[in-house]
Amino acid sequence: MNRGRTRNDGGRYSTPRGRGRGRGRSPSRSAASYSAHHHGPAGPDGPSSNVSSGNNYGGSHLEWRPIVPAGSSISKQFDCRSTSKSPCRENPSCPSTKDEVSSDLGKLKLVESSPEAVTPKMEQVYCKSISVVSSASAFEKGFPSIDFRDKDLSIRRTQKGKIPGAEVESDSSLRVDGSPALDTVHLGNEHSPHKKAVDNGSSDISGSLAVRVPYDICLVRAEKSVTLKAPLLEQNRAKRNEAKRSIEGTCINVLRPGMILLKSHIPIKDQIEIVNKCRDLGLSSGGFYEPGYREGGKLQLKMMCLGKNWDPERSEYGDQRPSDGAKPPLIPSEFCQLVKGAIQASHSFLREHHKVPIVEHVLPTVSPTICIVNFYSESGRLGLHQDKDESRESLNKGLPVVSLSIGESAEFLYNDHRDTESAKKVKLESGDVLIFGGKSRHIFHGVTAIIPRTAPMTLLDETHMRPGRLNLTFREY
Ligand SMILES: O=C(O)CCC(=O)C(=O)O
Ligand SMILES: [Fe+2]
Repeated sequence: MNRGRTRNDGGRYSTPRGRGRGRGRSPSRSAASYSAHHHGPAGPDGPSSNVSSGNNYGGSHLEWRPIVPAGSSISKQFDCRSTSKSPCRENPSCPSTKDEVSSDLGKLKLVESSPEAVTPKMEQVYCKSISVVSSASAFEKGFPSIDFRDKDLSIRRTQKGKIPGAEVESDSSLRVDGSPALDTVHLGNEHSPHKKAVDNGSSDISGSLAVRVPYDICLVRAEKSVTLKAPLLEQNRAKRNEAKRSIEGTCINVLRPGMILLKSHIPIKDQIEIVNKCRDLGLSSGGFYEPGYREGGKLQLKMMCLGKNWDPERSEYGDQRPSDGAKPPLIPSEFCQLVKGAIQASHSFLREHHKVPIVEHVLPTVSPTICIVNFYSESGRLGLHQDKDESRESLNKGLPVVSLSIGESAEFLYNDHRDTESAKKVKLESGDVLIFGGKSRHIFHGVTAIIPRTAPMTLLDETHMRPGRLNLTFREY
């Protein structure tokens, strides 16, 4: 699957800042194409609160981006030193030891500073160990506890909380990691020496201050919390959608040679299992993250790779995620069974209804070694691209991409060319499987919109999935 980037298609598929690696590849799904329709760097979940803004400074940086309810209180405690032994001398506004800064976000506490890491020349402040805890009373379980000592990072995930009687969820995305492309936290204010250290590209600080917090695709109810039901109108709409789908039942459409859409192919109980499995994997090492650029642009979805890692920066596969070295989790065998079943169903359909004598010539069989899981929030998008970073052999054989959709519906575009105007459009609903292989393996495709409030009610009730869409694409390398 090369999702490399080259052309700026009227700006729609250009990188956020006109960036591109310019490796001379044809346009394909890439960081560039992911960024189509970006609404700025806030990412798929829209604007989020920042303790301090997270610019990129060529190296890693730290930014805390929890989304928390108004009214909760939080404090930051800093224990910082400079070589002059006069804390934060350069910047009086930097909180000194045990200085508490109230904000409405959470509690960030540096429990250990590292004098040996201080570079005398720069009089910077380094912190080797940090611990982050929540102080918001209504959110005692709402933030992760993070313990980071000398690259020995352990993250204890704690439950997210809900304010009883309110429909507000806590969330957080605090990350400790050396990756420049990640959201991180500045420990201090914009002018603090912490930031300056990063500005100066210190390698000591990069890799010692970033915190990665897993992204949870489901909303977790805290004990004793009260969950307000969706408005009746919404419930009815979701129920109608579900009923309609079950009346229509499964059906198979050949959209073009090698491109097959299996409507409502995945039973709801399997959809629930997929969400739960993806959620568990997504919270573990190698789980969901927000792919982005070194320069700071964000892609409009959360992504997790199974089997092999796909790197949007380089448009290539690898065994590790470059940003944090995480190894992609294995593809669960149940997922592979689903893919097999969908190919078999397509083959039977082609034999029976299209009288195709050798169905593998139209739609080759695939044994997936890669699964890319995308979670689109309601503002998520994916620009037109080709999947062509897989091996030459796989691409030449036309081994299909098998795509499962779960949650809210999506407007899916496909075309022979990279042109949205003339592209055909199809709605992908929860439980649908779309396969494109053989002569359709190289189609340009993308997601132009997520249609809000279209997820099946049962799925939402059983999983508490966030508003959005989960998409899994399986490929054989
Ligand atoms: O979300 C979708 O339906 C398409 C995803 C896709 O094209 C990809 O991951 O390469
Ligand atoms: Fe794709």
